[in-house]
Amino acid sequence: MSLFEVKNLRKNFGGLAVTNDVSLSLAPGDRLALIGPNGAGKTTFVNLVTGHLKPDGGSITLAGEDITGVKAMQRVQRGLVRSFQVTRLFADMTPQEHVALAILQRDGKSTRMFGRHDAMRQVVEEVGDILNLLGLSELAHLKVREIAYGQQRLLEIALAMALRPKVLLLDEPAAGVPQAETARIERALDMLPPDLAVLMIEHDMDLVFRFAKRVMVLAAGTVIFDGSPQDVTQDVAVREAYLGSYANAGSAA
Ligand SMILES: Nc1ncnc2c1ncn2[C@@H]1O[C@H](COP(=O)(O)OP(=O)(O)OP(=O)(O)O)[C@@H](O)[C@H]1O
Repeated sequence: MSLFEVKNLRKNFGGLAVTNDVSLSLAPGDRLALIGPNGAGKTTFVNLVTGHLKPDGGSITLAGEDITGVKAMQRVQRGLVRSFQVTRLFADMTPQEHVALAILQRDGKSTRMFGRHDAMRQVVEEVGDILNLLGLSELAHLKVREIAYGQQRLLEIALAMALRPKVLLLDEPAAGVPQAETARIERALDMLPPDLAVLMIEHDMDLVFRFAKRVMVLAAGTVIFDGSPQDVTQDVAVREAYLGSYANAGSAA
């Protein structure tokens, strides 16, 4: 069953088709990596999916409903959730406080919460479960500024999980994370619920190979490969797309 379906999505900037008839579908439990050389259109695609950019054509369906014209916040409420950005975390707040706020916001309870002991206990329990899922329990009471960058990135995913996603978009979860810390991210990603559909954009190919069951490659706005991680490195068009981008980067340098 298709949970999430993108059909012939298009976005032009000026005369340039940055998203050129891109289609993909995700079923519950899918682990799909979207990769591509710099400037391929990955960020634009994510922004179209989340509702932060308006497409020029095509459609997006979530759980059978057309959400192409639905606002970004309502997409989140329906279960299409993107991991937060570290730049949006509060340096003086703890992981526990962040996750609690996300839960309260999800439930629309932020002003009615206090004084309701039961509800508060449920939130505290859920915060504990989510921090545990992402391997952050021991850091629950530290300030964000006191925890390592890789753990801040895990907190982004924890906040997304607090919103109860059906489809989780992970935007370069290992970007900027020192090599020594990426294993922690890999472990945490392994623990995500099996029925969650995950679309990951990532440059770190080790992480892609470890995590993804399927890989799609974008080049110049077009899907040039959709298949298994084993086959992607052998694909001639994929090799050419990456070599071309390295050659361009070399000549620009
Ligand atoms: N708002 C915009 N206006 C005009 N052109 C844009 C805009 N946003 C992106 N582009 C162009 O669209 C193309 C795709 O950009 P995008 O950022 O989506 O690629 P990307 O695959 O995410 O790249 P990277 O891996 O470097 O982040 C690039 O040529 C970029 O210059």
